[in-house]
Amino acid sequence: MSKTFTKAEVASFKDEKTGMYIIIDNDVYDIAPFLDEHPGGAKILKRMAGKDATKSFWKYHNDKVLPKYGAKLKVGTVAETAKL
Ligand code: HEM
Repeated sequence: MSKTFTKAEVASFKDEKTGMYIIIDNDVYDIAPFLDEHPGGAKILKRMAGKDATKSFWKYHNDKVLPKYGAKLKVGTVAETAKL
């Protein structure tokens, strides 16, 4: 089963050592191990750390990127609504 995160939890992971999380389409990815591999560079990725990167992701990538790299970087999904 996949782990669920609130947006606030995702926002707390923005460090290369503890995990650097971004959201794309409600899925959560740890980009820390991918920083050096990213063809678009580490800098632009780091800028999105802890954030919802859906808009910028789809601006720069086609639909082949996530099937290829997504599975090994995915750590979970965003909870639909925050638990009250
Ligand atoms: C899980 C997250 C991500 C993965 C797996 C990923 C993967 C990739 C891959 C495979 C490419 C090369 C694409 C190609 O040659 O067609 C690329 C390029 C690029 N990516 Fe990402 N990326 C991610 C997140 C992001 C984010 C969040 C941003 C922006 C904030 C970004 C910005 C870019 C840019 C600017 C390029 C270069 C485009 C170009 O030179 O034409 N990426 N990325």
